[in-house]
Amino acid sequence: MNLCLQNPVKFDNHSCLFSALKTSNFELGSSQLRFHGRVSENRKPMVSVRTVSSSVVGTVEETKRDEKSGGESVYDAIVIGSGIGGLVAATQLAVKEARVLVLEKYVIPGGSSGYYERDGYTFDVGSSVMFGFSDKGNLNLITQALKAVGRKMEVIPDPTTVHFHLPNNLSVQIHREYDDFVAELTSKFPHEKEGILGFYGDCWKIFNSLNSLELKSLEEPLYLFGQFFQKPLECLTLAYYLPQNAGAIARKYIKDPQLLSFIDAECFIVSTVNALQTPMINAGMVLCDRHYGGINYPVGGVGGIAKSLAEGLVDKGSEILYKANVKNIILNDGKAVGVRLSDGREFFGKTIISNATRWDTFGKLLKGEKLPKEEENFQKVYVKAPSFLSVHMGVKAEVLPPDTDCHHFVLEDDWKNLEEPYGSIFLSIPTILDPSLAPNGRHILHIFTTSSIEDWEGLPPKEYEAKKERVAAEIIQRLEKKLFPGLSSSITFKEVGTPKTHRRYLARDKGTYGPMPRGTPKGLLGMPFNTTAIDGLYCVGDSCFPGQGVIAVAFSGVMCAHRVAADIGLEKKSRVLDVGLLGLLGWLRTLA
Ligand SMILES: NC(=O)c1ccc[n+]([C@@H]2O[C@H](COP(=O)([O-])OP(=O)(O)OC[C@H]3O[C@@H](n4cnc5c(N)ncnc54)[C@H](O)[C@@H]3O)[C@@H](O)[C@H]2O)c1
Ligand SMILES: CC(C)=CCC/C(C)=C/C=C/C(C)=C/C=C/C(C)=C/C=C/C=C(C)/C=C/C=C(C)/C=C/C=C(\C)CCC=C(C)C
Repeated sequence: MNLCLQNPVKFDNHSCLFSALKTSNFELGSSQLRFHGRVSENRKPMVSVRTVSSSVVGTVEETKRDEKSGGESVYDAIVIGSGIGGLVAATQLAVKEARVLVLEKYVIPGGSSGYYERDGYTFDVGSSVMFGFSDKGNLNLITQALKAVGRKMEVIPDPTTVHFHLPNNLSVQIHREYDDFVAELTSKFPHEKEGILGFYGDCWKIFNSLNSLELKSLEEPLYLFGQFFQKPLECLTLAYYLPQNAGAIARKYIKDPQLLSFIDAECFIVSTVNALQTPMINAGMVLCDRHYGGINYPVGGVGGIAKSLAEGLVDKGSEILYKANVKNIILNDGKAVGVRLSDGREFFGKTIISNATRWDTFGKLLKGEKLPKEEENFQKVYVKAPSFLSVHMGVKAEVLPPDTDCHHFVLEDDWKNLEEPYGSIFLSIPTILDPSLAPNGRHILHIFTTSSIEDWEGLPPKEYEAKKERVAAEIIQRLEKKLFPGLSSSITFKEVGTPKTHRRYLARDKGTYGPMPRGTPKGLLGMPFNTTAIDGLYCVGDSCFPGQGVIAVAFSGVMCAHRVAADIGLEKKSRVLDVGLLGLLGWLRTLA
């Protein structure tokens, strides 16, 4: 979603690419520009299939890295897509001195965590709620990912994670200080004080255990067993909660149906499903990190994170190529050895990491190949969550009352509408924290609500445009009624994106927000990690453990890089233990 969002025709022409590259916040490093030119000229495979397939796995002792092979460049890893998951995997490998090539279909990095600029506004494409961005503990994975490549972003602490506006006029602000939050929630549900402390107390047990570990690949036995040895209690705590969901645990402590519905809303904003379907580990992570490290917004917008990672990647000697649309993953004897772009160019590497969703990876990039049993199982347990209708607006500043919070979640009348399409409304106003994102006297409103692509397909262009306007106007009126009188007449800029927009610009099947469980999952037990049934092919991003969320995909990137590094000889590994652990994890997933 960039300058070309509204005018797809422009996407492929140079004026669009040029304007995107020229945007004041986005300057490609000179090495990137050099690289772009070189690859355009060099349309030959970077390394032969033969060279690659002969040196894929081994231990540190056994395998020497192929620095150069007969004068040809050798990639240790090719990453398809530069979402945060792909970029974290790529940069973590690059700092281990792997040679990485990232191929991004779009003109800038970031995917759902990208940005676009219009009329003096800088809009975040996706969420503006940033977990893992503090300077404390082990779980600040965004801060750590940037630091690994020598980058640090200035952040602005958000005093209120979210302001909930719920049925029966229940209004709850999630204060940064845990005690303030508990005091606020207890003031609304005094009879449930014990229950509140019990449920959130369990969340803290999980968070504190996670925070005590060094986070690396749970698919790498030397690391995993090492952690069990060093932190047995913490690991057993996590193993205990791994197959459990937040809703079931909440019900152990809480009886009030309205408070349980509030816990559903708490979970819904991070998982797009209710608490009974939300893994307890994920709930523990986000419901505590917001108080521990706090929610922090990067100065200049969320897009700066991906930009910084991409620059850091290039600094470390690896490469990123834009407008590089991967059409196929190339297999040789059943092993992933390279990729083919839509313009016919081919690149080869020791390992291929896909940051496309698992549905896109196996349904499109490996079209024609038999779907592996593991992926069949994944698709049995998880379905694509709906996409979003999003409205990016510029408004006159005076329409917002003083002390308006940055993030809001609105569900007006009936708890039953929580998971319905268009039922609830997410609203971010990042200019509350960083006014530099909008012209003087203006604010940004980023409004989004769940919507399925089926609702938008098959419409003639005029009807499609009219429907966009109509549905957006209804959502804006709801916000006008609930929060900001006069909102409609204060709009100075408006752009509406539908699930089709998400599909087109984020390359996500049906524009999906990510995976969601088909029924009641066994917590995180059924969620696949990074290895796949195809030798040499790894997945990263939100259709891998632990799922949706920028910090979640950052963790997936860290795990993926560790597993790949072990497989290409940059980290220790044990073949025997690998077989045992990967077999065990595969079996555990079948229980979900
Ligand atoms: N709030 C929102 O609107 C919203 C929407 C969707 C996802 N999200 C969140 O964003 C995060 C997703 O992060 P992620 O790392 O999994 O991925 P991502 O979807 O953000 O990024 C994937 C990147 O891969 C690129 N890509 C996909 N297929 C490609 C191909 N064939 N060739 C080249 N490039 C290709 C895309 O252009 C994109 O840049 C999650 O946190 C998710 O929950 C937010
Ligand atoms: C492996 C086995 C069998 C046993 C080992 C036991 C063991 C050691 C387990 C270890 C597990 C670990 C390390 C798990 C780690 C889990 C982590 C790091 C989970 C992180 C989850 C993060 C999530 C779910 C973040 C979600 C954030 C989201 C989706 C935020 C979204 C925000 C919005 C959509 C915006 C809301 C917006 C408004 C405006 C309200």
